[in-house]
Amino acid sequence: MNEITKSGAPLLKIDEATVSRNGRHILDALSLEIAEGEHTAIVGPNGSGKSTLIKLITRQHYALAHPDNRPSISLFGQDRWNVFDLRALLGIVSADVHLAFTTDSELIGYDAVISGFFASQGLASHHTVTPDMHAAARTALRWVEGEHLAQKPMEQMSTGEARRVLIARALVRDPRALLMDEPTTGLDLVASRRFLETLRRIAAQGKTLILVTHHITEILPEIQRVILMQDGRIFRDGPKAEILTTENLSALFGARVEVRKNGEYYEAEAV
Ligand SMILES: Nc1ncnc2c1ncn2[C@@H]1O[C@H](COP(=O)(O)OP(=O)(O)OP(=O)(O)O)[C@@H](O)[C@H]1O
Repeated sequence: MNEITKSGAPLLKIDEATVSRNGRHILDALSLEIAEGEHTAIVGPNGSGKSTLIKLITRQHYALAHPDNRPSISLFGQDRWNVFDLRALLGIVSADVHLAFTTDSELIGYDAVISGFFASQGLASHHTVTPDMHAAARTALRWVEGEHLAQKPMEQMSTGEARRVLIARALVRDPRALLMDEPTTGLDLVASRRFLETLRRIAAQGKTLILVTHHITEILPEIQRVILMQDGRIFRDGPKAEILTTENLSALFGARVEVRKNGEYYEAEAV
């Protein structure tokens, strides 16, 4: 157990968090608790507040203060974090991260992965890279089957290649959990399936996966809990088989959505 985390505390606890933008509550007194080991998918239509929730977790957005000063959000039992310490426990791959790294013409895959140790985008002259860090970077690239991308500039990578490198970067400090935003967006059919298999191996390794998405097909067999978001609130929350139904998804999207099981995965189609 890391000394800066509280033993037995939930991975994530959100307590009536309200995030307001331009006078509008885009997260509305949202409460949510996720335990370590509880692989979870958070699903919602466009505009339901998923990105805002991710930004609340990553400290890019802050919730309105509670009158009694209790924290709106805590991670691993702590409500105050610096980004550097938090990244050692919670790896994050979001659309923002993807965009920032793939527009950096100077950065090669290997340095992008190593920079995970410094919570920076690439390496600077004051960064000292130890042999252990090199070993961890090679291991992380192997995990995502991305060894061949080590010398390739991020700017020249396909979406799927860059996604693999960024997951390696998120994994390089051996975090306890991985938070991912629509991980297969932009990947072709085969790349998506191979990528999901990589995530399954990461889950099997004991890291908690939290997937935020509107793609039902991304919900891995290991994910047993599904949370549906609507208008900045939790709409449904529970075991996957109970939540991923035609009735719930149709109510969530406001149109008929048929849900089917396909092997260990789920599919949904608007009809
Ligand atoms: N700065 C802002 N000012 C006002 N409203 C905002 C602002 N940022 C986001 N919103 C609104 O908050 C709501 C939630 O946005 P958010 O980006 O979190 O949704 P989302 O579920 O991630 O959507 P998507 O699937 O399209 O990415 C949307 O209705 C959006 O228009």
